[in-house]
Amino acid sequence: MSLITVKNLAVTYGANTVLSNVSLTLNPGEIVTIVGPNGSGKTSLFRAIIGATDITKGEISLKPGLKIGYVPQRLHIDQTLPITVARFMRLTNRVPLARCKTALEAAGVPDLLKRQMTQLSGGQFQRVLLARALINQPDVLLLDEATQGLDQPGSAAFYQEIETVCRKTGCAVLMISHELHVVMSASDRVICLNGHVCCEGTPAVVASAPEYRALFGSGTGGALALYRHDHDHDHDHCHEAAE
Ligand SMILES: Nc1ncnc2c1ncn2[C@@H]1O[C@H](COP(=O)(O)OP(=O)(O)OP(=O)(O)O)[C@@H](O)[C@H]1O
Repeated sequence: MSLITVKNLAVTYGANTVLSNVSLTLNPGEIVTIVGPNGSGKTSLFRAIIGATDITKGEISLKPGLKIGYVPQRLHIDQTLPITVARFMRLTNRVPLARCKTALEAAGVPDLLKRQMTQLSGGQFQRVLLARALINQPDVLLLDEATQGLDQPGSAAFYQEIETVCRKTGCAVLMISHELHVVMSASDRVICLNGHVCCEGTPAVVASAPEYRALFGSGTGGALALYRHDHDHDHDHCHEAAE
């Protein structure tokens, strides 16, 4: 049974339809990446999945008892607020310290428990957010651009960590990323979202699709092309390729 099934989902804010006819599934153990330009509805899709946004049409079914760990884009902590990693990790979830430690180890930062949150590097901070999401041994990790602010080697290391953790624990991952060139090798499937699912398939299929080359041709030019990706239809060739 799929962990998450989204069928013909529509999300509308006032008169603004940001998602329409979106269908996708996430199966146990899968790592699926969602790419799409700014404002294409990626975060709205996540919010709909966790029940934080009303849906206008369609349905979202979660496997009964599904545990979701959520890693946000970025979390701001006031520089003047003293809070240790241990305290931060247990703010909303009073788990024993030993479980925090295990989660930090799994996230690749075993020695941070007593450190101040405000003194962490960007990469360490994001790993603490990952550890916090792992505490309850989730069946699914939702990562919303979890490597924002990290440089490319930092993001690559972060995604490798995710892949290692998930391959080991069997936890599935649904992640939003602008860095397809980085997450490519770790993803089982890639879904390109632009208000609707305009293209999807295995990384190899997507990589050989003209859309992918247009988006991520090479280097920064390719990455920047993502933001100009404002096409709407005419993706039949990609769908065919994905089948
Ligand atoms: N609560 C809200 N009320 C009204 N409009 C919203 C709300 N949240 C998002 N939107 C609008 O919905 C559209 C999709 O936003 P969303 O954050 O889902 O896109 P995104 O693909 O995650 O973008 P980004 O890559 O910039 O993070 C945008 O036009 C945004 O302005």
